Amino acid sequence: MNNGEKKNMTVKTFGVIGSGQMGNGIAQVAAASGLQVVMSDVKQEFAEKGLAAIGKNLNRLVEKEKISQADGQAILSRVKITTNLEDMAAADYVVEAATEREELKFGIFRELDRICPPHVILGTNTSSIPIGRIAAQTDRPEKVIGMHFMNPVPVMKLVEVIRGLATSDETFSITWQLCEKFGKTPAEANDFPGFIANRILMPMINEAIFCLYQSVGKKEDIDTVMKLGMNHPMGPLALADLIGLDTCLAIMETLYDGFKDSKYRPCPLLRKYVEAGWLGRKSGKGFYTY
Ligand SMILES: CC(=O)CC(=O)SCCNC(=O)CCNC(=O)[C@H](O)C(C)(C)COP(=O)(O)OP(=O)(O)OC[C@H]1O[C@@H](n2cnc3c(N)ncnc32)[C@H](O)[C@@H]1OP(=O)(O)O
Ligand SMILES: NC(=O)C1=CN([C@@H]2O[C@H](COP(=O)(O)OP(=O)(O)OC[C@H]3O[C@@H](n4cnc5c(N)ncnc54)[C@H](OP(=O)(O)O)[C@@H]3O)[C@@H](O)[C@H]2O)C=CC1
Repeated sequence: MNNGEKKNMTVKTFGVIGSGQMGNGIAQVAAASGLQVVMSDVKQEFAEKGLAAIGKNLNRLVEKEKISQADGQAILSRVKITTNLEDMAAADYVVEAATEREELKFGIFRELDRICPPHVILGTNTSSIPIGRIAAQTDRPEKVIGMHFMNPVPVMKLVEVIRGLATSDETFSITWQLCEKFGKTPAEANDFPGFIANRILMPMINEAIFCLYQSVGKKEDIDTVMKLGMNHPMGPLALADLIGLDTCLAIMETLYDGFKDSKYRPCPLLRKYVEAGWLGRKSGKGFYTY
């Protein structure tokens, strides 16, 4: 084992790229596990919004007496925000959770590969983009891995861990251990578009949107059927609004492009909503109004 690999054994500072709903959730669980966190976004106001969301979540846990006020403050104080990607030089492990756009992620990984010391693992929270394609942007494909958290991150137990073709066993095992340190249960998936979670979930959501599009049912009825008929905690249309309709469309496009199978074609209504800026909860309007 060389020195670079030894350094990787102890992660003290955790980098998160993107402070949206996933980025700030990942930063929260990392800080709650005792790590120092550097969370970046493109604009100061977005990074501040992400930090405020963590503060609000922690306050809720304090009010419910799940954590003490002192613990809440300590967790929050471990999260530093930045708009300068160069600050990722201080991180021992980085997870990218920026918008689900391939070219954007490629650019971020090329930059991270330049900025971060060679022993640092570069994870991605991508919902669907093959890990090998992202890893190929770097000179360290053996240190690139999918670390796919579920939304809302502080609540959901699962992290899907995805090996690219070149991902090393060491990268995999450090990532697996980090998931456990964060209080999560990891599950392993191989590198195909959408992995396991979104290969199964997103066609179901897309089909629910087709049901609305073809007037098989009203939105409330479609959601009620799946909630009360299948015991899902949320109906598929409400869940799409939680995930973000732009993200749902991006995932369907990746499945469709990746498998060239018409069963993955995105519903035209989904595209129409995204084009109108109806992105779900984050924009105030999707299938429902917030
Ligand atoms: C797209 C991808 O790539 C992958 C994905 O993430 S797919 C999406 C996966 N996620 C899901 O499927 C979520 C399905 N929905 C659920 O599990 C639940 O509806 C839910 C957890 C979101 C909310 O649960 P609920 O019982 O309906 O509402 P509520 O009582 O308000 O919340 C339950 C708990 O979660 C907490 N919670 C809810 N939303 C939260 C959030 N955004 N952040 C932090 N905590 C949250 C609440 O505070 C509450 O905590 P306590 O139990 O300590 O009181
Ligand atoms: N939503 C979900 O349920 C899940 C999403 N994911 C994945 O997580 C990732 C993030 O999704 P989500 O948090 O929902 O998206 P959001 O839109 O909530 O947040 C993405 C954030 O990343 C920012 N961003 C864009 N470019 C950069 C950059 N170069 N550097 C730093 N930040 C940047 C965006 O800024 P701006 O607004 O200016 O673009 C935005 O603030 C995606 O890959 C998504 O597929 C994974 C699991 C579940």
